[in-house]
Amino acid sequence: MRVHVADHPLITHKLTVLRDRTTTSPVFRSLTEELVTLLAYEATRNVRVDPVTIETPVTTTTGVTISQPRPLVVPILRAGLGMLEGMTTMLPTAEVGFLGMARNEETLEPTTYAERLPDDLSDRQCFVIDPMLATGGSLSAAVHFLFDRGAVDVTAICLLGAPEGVAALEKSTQGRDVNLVLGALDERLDENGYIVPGLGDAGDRLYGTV
Ligand SMILES: O=P(O)(O)OC[C@H]1O[C@H](OP(=O)(O)OP(=O)(O)O)[C@H](O)[C@@H]1O
Ligand SMILES: O=c1cc[nH]c(=O)[nH]1
Ligand SMILES: [Mg+2]
Repeated sequence: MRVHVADHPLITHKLTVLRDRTTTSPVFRSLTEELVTLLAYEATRNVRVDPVTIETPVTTTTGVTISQPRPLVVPILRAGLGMLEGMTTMLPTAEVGFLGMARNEETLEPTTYAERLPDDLSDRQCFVIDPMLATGGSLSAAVHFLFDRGAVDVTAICLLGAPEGVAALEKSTQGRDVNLVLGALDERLDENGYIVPGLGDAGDRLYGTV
C-alpha cells in the first residue's frame, strides 16, 4: 500500500479549523469540500488519460482526456457524502457508487446497511472517500467490497487517519494495488476508538446531530 500524507500549509490550516470544536456544521461542510478538492489533486495523479487532438483558435494540438471506462467514486455513508461534491468537482465525469456503513460504537465493528456499486469493477479506477480512518474496519470492509467486484486499482482519500487504521488497512490489503491519501496522520486512537487529536464524530459534525 502506498501512503501519501499531505504536507501543505493550506491543508493544515483548513484541518485546524475543522478540528476546532466551535466550528459550526455549515463551515465544517464547506471546509470538507475544499479539503477534498486539494487531496483529490494528489489522489488523481495517476488517473488514466488518453491523448486527444483539438483545435485551439491558433493551431492543432494534442492534450488528454480522462479515459473510458470512467473512474468510480465511492463515498462511505454518511460522513463520506460530505466529500462527494468536492470529489466530483475534480472528476466531473466519474460514476458514483455508494456504500452505507456504520461502526458499532461498542464493538467498533462496521456493519454495511446499503450497497450500490457496478457489478464489474475489473477495469475501473476506484476512489473511496471517507473523512475518518480510525480502526480501519470500515475502510478495509469497503475496499474488500470493491475487490470482490474485481477492482484492482483502488485509492482511498481520508481527511484524518490514525496509525492503527493505516496499519490495519495495510494488513488487510496486502499484495493489492492500494493507495491511501491522508490530509493528516494523527497520533493515536483513544479508548473509545476516536482519533486523537481528531475532530470528533465527522458524521455528526457534518449533519448536525450534535
Ligand atoms: O475506521 P473505523 O474504526 O471503522 O471508523 C471510521 C468510520 O467511522 C465513521 O463513520 P460512522 O460509523 O460514525 O458512520 P457515520 O458516517 O454515519 O457517522 C467514519 O466516517 C468512518 O466510516
Ligand atoms: O474519530 C473518529 C473515529 C471514527 N469516526 C469518526 O467520525 N471519528
Ligand atoms: Mg459517525
